[in-house]
Order: sequence, then structure tokens, then C-alpha cells
Amino acid sequence: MSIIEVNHLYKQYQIAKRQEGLGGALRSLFHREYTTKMAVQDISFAVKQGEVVGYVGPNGAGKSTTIKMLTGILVPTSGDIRVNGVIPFKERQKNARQIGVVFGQRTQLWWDLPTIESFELLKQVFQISDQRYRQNMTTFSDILGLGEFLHTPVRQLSLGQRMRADIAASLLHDPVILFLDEPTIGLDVVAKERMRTIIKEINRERGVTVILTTHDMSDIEKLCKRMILIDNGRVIYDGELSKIKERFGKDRVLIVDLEGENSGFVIAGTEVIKQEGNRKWLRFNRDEVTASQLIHQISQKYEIKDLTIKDPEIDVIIRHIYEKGIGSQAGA
Ligand SMILES: Nc1ncnc2c1ncn2[C@@H]1O[C@H](COP(=O)(O)OP(=O)(O)OP(=O)(O)O)[C@@H](O)[C@H]1O
Repeated sequence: MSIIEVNHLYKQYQIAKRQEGLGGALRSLFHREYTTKMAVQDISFAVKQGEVVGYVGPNGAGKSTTIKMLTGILVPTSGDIRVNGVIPFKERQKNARQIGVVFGQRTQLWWDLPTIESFELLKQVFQISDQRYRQNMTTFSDILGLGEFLHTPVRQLSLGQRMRADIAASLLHDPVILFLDEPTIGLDVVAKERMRTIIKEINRERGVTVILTTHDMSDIEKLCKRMILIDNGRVIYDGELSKIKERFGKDRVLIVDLEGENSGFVIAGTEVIKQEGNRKWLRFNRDEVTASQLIHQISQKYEIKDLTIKDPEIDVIIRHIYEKGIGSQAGA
């Protein structure tokens, strides 16, 4: 049974054209011209209860627009959405009771109040029973380590503490679905890892379905079996993360550190996918060329200081897909 169903979803924004100068501004008071932006075009997917799904795409792909429609903030232009049987924009309150939402970029907590008071306010808003509130606070204090900052005003929390408080706030009313929008943004390596462990635990212990939007591919790798990749408002891939790795599995990346001048660096059969100073990342297809052939080629023209061969990392694969499309085999 799917807990989220999205069918042929579209969202079009109307954007008012600005006319130049004072005359233009006056004219547009009486006659506004609009352009349209199709932010989401024919998106369909279904999510099963208990899944953790990565919703991924480049800037402006339509991720937030989709999430806003799933949470009921935006009304679709057309198409159908069911979140646990509810049409979000028609029954916003009912939907709000069954979902939790966390935005990495802003907090839902009251900035000037001690953290605990935000939780108490949410208890009132969602009419959470005393007993359930106490149980949840005990669990969250364990998992999220809330104890150390419960009485500190939100504005004084570190980003990692604030994110943990936001996650607790989003789960107080026992939602069955959690939308996480960039939950690790700005966190240091240790705090990121802690956040990922927490998300895993919440999913495992409480069976909460998680939709995760992130630009950090390590989040996806560590948390999601499935990834929905969108670009230009359309789904370009929906499936297991491991499959995408297999599909691009013929690729290897040769990282070379060169000595001296190397402008105009080109090596047949490879594509330079990244460079930092004299270090270059070259992608090649191991069915077409061997690493030793490449090394031989490079060493005839340049002096090699150091080299490593790697499978491409998932962020490199995804960046390649953004740039070249899903149809292309990396390195082709
Ligand atoms: N309120 C709005 N009015 C007009 N256009 C909008 C509005 N919100 C978003 N857009 C446009 O719709 C497209 C999709 O935006 P959206 O915010 O959904 O992308 P995103 O994938 O979340 O991007 P990011 O990773 O940068 O957050 C973009 O071209 C954006 O400029």
C-alpha cells in the first residue's frame, strides 16, 4: 500500500513582467503582463510506508515546489496527490496532523523562547495528551540529546542543536510521514553523521516514512535505497541508488597530479570532470581504454607526480547526469 501517491502533477507559476522605468511601473498598475514558469511537469510517483526516499535535483528543478504541494502549502495546477489518503491542499489541517516538516534553512521554533517552551506550545497546537508528550520527550531526549539545551533560547543554539530541536518538534505529534528539506545543510562532519543516524533511527523505530531533499549525495547514500531524480520539473530517474551506480559502473576516474605546465590538457578517451590546480579527475570507460594505456599516454606528454584510480563517487555521477542527461553513459 502506498502512503504517498502523486499522479500527473503539474505546477505553473505566473510571474509578473516588470516594465522598465517609472512609466512602466505606472502602466503595470493598470495592465499587468505575465509569463509562466512550469516548475513541475507531469510528475508521478508512489511511496510505500516506511520507505526513505531521496528527492534530488539541481537548483530550480522543482523539489521545493513538489514538497510544498505534498504538505498542502501550494495548490497544484493539475494532477492528483494523496498523502495517507488526504488531498493536502483541500485538508491542510488534517494533513498537518499526519506529517512532520523540517527545513534546514529555517526553524519552526520560537526564536526568543527557551526550546522547551516551543515544544509546549506545539503540544497545545496539536492537542497532544500529557502522557504521549512525556513519552515522546523522553524518547527524543535519548535519541536527540535534547537535555543539554532544553532551557536555552532557540537563537542561542548551535546549528546542530537547532536541527535536533526542529526534528523533535516535527515528531511530537507522531506524524507518519516526515519531510526533510536539506536537514544537514551547514552542519560539520560530526553533526551531519549524527543527524543521519537520528533519521535512520526514527525510520526504523517508529516506521516513519521519510522524504528527503538534499544536495549532499552522502545523505542519499547513507540513508536512501531509492532516489527520485528530477530535472526541469520532470522525473528523470526513479529507482535504486545501487542501480544507477551499476549503470555507470563501467566508468572509472583517474586522478592525476601533474608536474609543471599543463594548459590545454586533453587525453583521448577521457573527459576531464574536475580540476584543482595541477590535479585532474579524468573519467574513462574501462571497456574502451585501460588505465595503463591512459597512464602511458599521459606520461608521454606530461610529468606525473602521483595518481589514483577510483570508482566515480555518487556526486560525480549525479553531476554528470545533471549536465548531460540520464541517457548518456558517463564518459561517452
Ligand atoms: N513563487 C514562485 N514564483 C515564481 N517562480 C517560482 C516560485 N517558486 C519557484 N519558482 C521557480 O520554479 C522553479 C522550481 O523551483 P523550486 O524552488 O521548486 O526548485 P528546487 O528544486 O527546490 O531548487 P533549489 O534546490 O534551488 O531549492 C524555479 O525555476 C524557480 O525559479
